[in-house]
Amino acid sequence: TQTTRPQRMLAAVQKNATRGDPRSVVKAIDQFCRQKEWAMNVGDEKGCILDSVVTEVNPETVLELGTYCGYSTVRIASLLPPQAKLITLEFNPGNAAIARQVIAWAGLEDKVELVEGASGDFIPKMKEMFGIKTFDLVFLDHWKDRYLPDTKLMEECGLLRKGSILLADNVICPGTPDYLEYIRNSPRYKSQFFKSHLEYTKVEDGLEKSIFLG
Ligand SMILES: O=C(NCCNC(=O)c1cc(-c2ccc(F)cc2)cc(O)c1O)c1cc(O)ncn1
Ligand SMILES: [Mg+2]
Repeated sequence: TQTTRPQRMLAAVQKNATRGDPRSVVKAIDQFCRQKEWAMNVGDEKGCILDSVVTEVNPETVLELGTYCGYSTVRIASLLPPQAKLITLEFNPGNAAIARQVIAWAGLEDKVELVEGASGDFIPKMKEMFGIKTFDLVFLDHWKDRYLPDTKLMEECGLLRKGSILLADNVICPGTPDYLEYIRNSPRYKSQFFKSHLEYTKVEDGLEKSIFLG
C-alpha cells in the first residue's frame, strides 16, 4: 500500500539523521524536501529567521499552531532553555503520529507537548490543561484562515501578556490577508515583516513578527 509524504519524510530522518541530534534531523528533512519531495515545513531560509527570534525571546513558554511533521517544533525546542515548555497543536492525526516520531528522534520529547485537535477547541483549555498562564512566544503555521480568529481567542483567554511575541509563517504565500490587516492596524501590536521565500522555492513569502503591547 502507498506511503504518505510524511511517512517518507520520517523514513528519511531515520535513515539520514543521528538520534538525539536535532540539527541533523533538520538537515535531513531539508535535504529530503530539496532533493526528493517538496513539503510545507517552514524550511531552512525562514527557519533561520525563526531561530533568531527564538534565541532573542529565549521563551519559557511557547505555543506552536500547526505541527505538521515537527520540523519547526524541533528547530524551536532545540533552542529552548532547560525548563522551558513548547506546546504544539496539530489537527491531522496522521501528521501528529509522524511528528511525535520526528520529535523523539531528535531527543526533544521532554520539552514538547503535542496536542491533537483543533486550535479553536484547545486554546481556551491551555490554562487548565497545562497550567500555562501566558505564552512568551506563539508560532502560527496552521490553517491560514485560523490565524486571525485564534489570535483574537488568545487575547480573550488572557494567554498573551505585555511583550508576548507572535511569529506568523506564510503571510505572503499562501497568505493571511485578514490577519495582516488586523495585526498591522491594531494599536495593541507592534509588527515587523521579515521578507523571505516559500520553503525550498524562489516564490516570495515572509514572516510577520508582532509584539503584544497589552
Ligand atoms: O495545519 C494544517 N494544515 C497545514 C497548514 N499549513 C499550510 O497549509 C501551509 C501551506 C503552504 C503551501 C504554500 C504553497 C502551496 F502551493 C501549497 C501549500 C506552505 C506552508 O508553509 C504552510 O504552512 C491543518 C490541516 C487540517 O486538516 N486542519 C487544520 N489545520
Ligand atoms: Mg508554513
